[in-house]
Amino acid sequence: MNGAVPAGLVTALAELAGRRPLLVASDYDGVLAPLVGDPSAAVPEPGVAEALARVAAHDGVVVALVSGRGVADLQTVSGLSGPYRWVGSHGAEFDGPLTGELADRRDALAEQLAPLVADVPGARLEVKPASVAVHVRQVADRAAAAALLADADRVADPSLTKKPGKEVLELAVTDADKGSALLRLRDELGVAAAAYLGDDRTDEDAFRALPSGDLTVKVGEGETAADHRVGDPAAVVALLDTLADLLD
Ligand SMILES: O=P(O)(O)OC[C@H]1O[C@H](O[C@H]2O[C@H](CO)[C@@H](O)[C@H](O)[C@H]2O)[C@H](O)[C@@H](O)[C@@H]1O
Repeated sequence: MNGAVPAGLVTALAELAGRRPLLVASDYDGVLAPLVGDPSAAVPEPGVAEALARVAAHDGVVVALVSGRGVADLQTVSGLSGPYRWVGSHGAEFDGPLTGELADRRDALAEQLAPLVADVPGARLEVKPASVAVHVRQVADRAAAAALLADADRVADPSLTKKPGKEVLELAVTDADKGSALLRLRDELGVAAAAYLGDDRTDEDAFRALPSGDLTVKVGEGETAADHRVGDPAAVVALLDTLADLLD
């Protein structure tokens, strides 16, 4: 067993490993990949691809990647491939790419936000399948970063869903959330138990939604509804390797 995994968590993983069918689901940014300034450069922590493959190789175990990113973007950026379920856009992309119906609203929103973002050096606009994200991680002037996020928040009309995250405010044209997505996946697969790993505010929806008896793990600092915590993506690799050992 790896020392990066707290003893209480190893005990919980051992209990989980005995249950089938089992869903092992994870967020991507900040969990399987360290956070970086450029969203298109967020590659997996070394060992992630191998550890996920080991877990997914077991009978009755399904691995799901549940991200705020669009599925196509997630697959490209991560380079991950395997027999995984892919749930993107915070759960709005569940069974495949979204239809074009939402694109007009999203594009109008992007047009509205673009001049605000262009005025702040280092800010970045990310247009996704069902949302537009205003990123401020690389804005050196922290007061300007906070003001931009407040301006973007003001632009949002009540039909949009606000998704604040790490150095980002995302405005979504659907009301999908990771909690509903996890419950749907859980139900569809008819699992006996599920595990979910996440690091950000949008992951709290999943931590709160999953029934007791499931395993929830917060990655990093901050308040959480999760039952367990590990420090960073390197510790997530250790966790997944520990689970794979227990499943063997
Ligand atoms: O649900 P996730 O898989 O965690 O995706 C959440 C958002 O992740 C990305 O933004 C975050 O990671 C970036 C790369 O490390 C970082 O620059 C940014 O500050 C973070 O907020 C992604 O760009 C978003 O689309 C996702 O919604």
